[in-house]
Order: sequence, then structure tokens, then C-alpha cells
Amino acid sequence: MKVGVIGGGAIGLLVASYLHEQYDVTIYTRRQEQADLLNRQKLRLIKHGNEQNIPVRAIPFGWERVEADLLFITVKQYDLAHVIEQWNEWSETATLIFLQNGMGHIRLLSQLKQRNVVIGVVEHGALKRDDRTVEHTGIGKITLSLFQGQFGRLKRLLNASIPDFPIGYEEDWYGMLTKKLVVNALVNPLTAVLRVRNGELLNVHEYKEMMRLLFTEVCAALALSNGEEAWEHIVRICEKTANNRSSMLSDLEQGRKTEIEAILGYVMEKGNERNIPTPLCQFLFHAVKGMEGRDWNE
Ligand SMILES: NC(=O)C1=CN([C@@H]2O[C@H](COP(=O)(O)OP(=O)(O)OC[C@H]3O[C@@H](n4cnc5c(N)ncnc54)[C@H](OP(=O)(O)O)[C@@H]3O)[C@@H](O)[C@H]2O)C=CC1
Ligand SMILES: CC(C)(CO)C(=O)C(=O)O
Repeated sequence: MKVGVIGGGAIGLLVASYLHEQYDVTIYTRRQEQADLLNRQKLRLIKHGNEQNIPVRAIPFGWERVEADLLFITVKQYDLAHVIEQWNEWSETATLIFLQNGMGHIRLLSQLKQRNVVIGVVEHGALKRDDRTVEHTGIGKITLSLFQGQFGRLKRLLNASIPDFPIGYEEDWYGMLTKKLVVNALVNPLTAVLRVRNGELLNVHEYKEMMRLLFTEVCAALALSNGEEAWEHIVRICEKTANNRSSMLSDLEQGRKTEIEAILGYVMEKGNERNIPTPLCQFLFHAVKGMEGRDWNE
């Protein structure tokens, strides 16, 4: 079975490194130099301090026709529109799997009417060390849910049992994405603005209060009915990832753009539609936008 992975970032390299043993994997990178490096020096997976060098095929995205039974799209939210626009014209892929945080992609997926589209939520921790190296920093799972069409040959993957890389299934894609969105809407901007690891949001009483206030606003904007359950889920994630720097904090530290639009931007939009004011979300949204691209050490 042919598996394509668009994006040679942390998640793209992680997916490729775990699927390569059972499938014929090709990574589609944005830059030629990354593809050359992967082809020449192999993909390196670091886990528990051990490293493994994995032979993969890498091609700059757009250079040749993508022919895959399954295509994982692992670019950040803000690069998706460009990717969808580009491959829509010539791709012959059977099933597309989108692995983004946030909700920004849902609107874009309506452009893919004739396709089998699957959405996934990633609960692994992955850190890209360099263009050919990914560290698996937290073993979690990927949960997939059918957005439209059929699973196609993805069914085989759902039944495959790959050590340290479990793949689960969830019926309700909206519920699944919303649950993750709430976590990211709280943990990511707060850790980014306060410049703390995830666990500090529970350890410092005042930060926990801030998180609770934001939680109340986010629940109202999204019209969540299972409030206490959602709160307990967030607390569990903060405990489990206590030592993590959230992806938003890391993006800011490294001078990269964040996915704030697809996370808090979406919550604000939903609040607006329901006439629910979202001042805390707006405050944090502007704080994060203002921090993007600034020199962290200033
Ligand atoms: N990392 C993690 O632990 C987790 C990440 N996620 C989510 O997964 C998604 C991916 O995150 P992550 O892997 O960390 O992000 P990264 O920034 O590490 O990787 C994104 C990759 O996409 C590539 N890319 C961008 N545009 C294109 C294009 N047109 N064609 C081909 N490749 C392209 C980038 O290339 P270039 O390097 O050249 O810019 C980069 O390598 C995000 O939505 C994130 O929120 C979810 C849970 C955990
Ligand atoms: C779950 C959490 C908050 C883990 O850090 C995450 O998804 C992220 O950082 O984007």
C-alpha cells in the first residue's frame, strides 16, 4: 500500500518513521534541500535516547504527481489552503487524512467534495530536531474519524498494531475535534503568554484561576454541554504533559507563526455567531499575534 505524507515537520516525520516498515512511504517536503537530506542521510527517529535511521523516499511537493492510497497531510493550519489548492488539480489519492490541531481546516475540506476525507487528532509529542530528525517525546495515539466518503484502504491501518503508535477510531469527528480544540484553546495561548510549561497551569493557583475563567468563556462560545467532563479532561492533559512546552509556546520561541487563528480565532467566531462576548479570547488572541515574529530574547 502506498502512503504519502505531505510535510516533513515533527508529525510528518513521526508518521513516516512508524509506517515505513509496513508500507511504501513517500514524504513530500516543501524544500528540495530537506528532500535531498532525507534521501541521502535517511530519516532519524529518536525515542527514549535511542536512535534509528530509516530509509525513506522524499520528493519536494509539486514536483511529481502524488499517487497514494493514503495521504497524510501534516502541514500547519496556515499552510493548508495552499496545499489543497495545489494538489486538488492533479492528485490521484484515494483517502486523505488531515492531522491538524484547531478547527480552521473544516471550512477548507468542503472544497474536497469527491474525496474520502478523514480527520485525525494527534496525542503524541513530537519534536523536530533538524530536517531529518524527529524525537518522539511523548507516546500517545492518533484517533481518526471519517469526515466524508469512505475509509478506503485506511481500514487496514486501523487494524494494524504498530508498537508505540496506536491508531484509534472515533465515530463523531466534530465531538473529537472540539474536545481537542478546548484543550488547545486554553493550554496553548496561556502557556505562550505566561511562558510556562503545561504543568504550571495547574501548579500556580492564579494560573489555574486564569484557565478556569477562560474555560467558562470558551464553553459558552462553543455551547458545550459537558462542562465538568471537559474540564477534567483538560486537567488530565496538563498533568500528563506537565513537562511539555506547548506547540504555541515553542512556535513563538522559535520565531514561527502560531496556529492561533485556527484555535482561538475559531472560538471567537463561534461566540460571535451566538452573540456570546469573548473578551478573554480576544485579549489572548492579540497578545499571541503581537508576540509572533518578535525576538524572544529582547
Ligand atoms: N508536534 C506535535 O507534537 C503535535 C502537532 N500537532 C499538529 O500537527 C500539525 C503539524 O504540526 P508539526 O508537525 O509540529 O508542524 P511543523 O511546523 O513541525 O511541520 C510542518 C511541516 O509542513 C511543511 N510544509 C509547509 N508547507 C508545505 C507545502 N506546501 N508542501 C509541503 N510541506 C509543507 C513545513 O515545511 P518547512 O519546514 O519547509 O517550512 C514543515 O516541515 C499542526 O497542526 C499541529 O498543531 C498536534 C499534536 C502534537
Ligand atoms: C496537548 C498539548 C497542549 C500538549 O502540549 C498540545 O496539543 C500542543 O501543545 O499543541
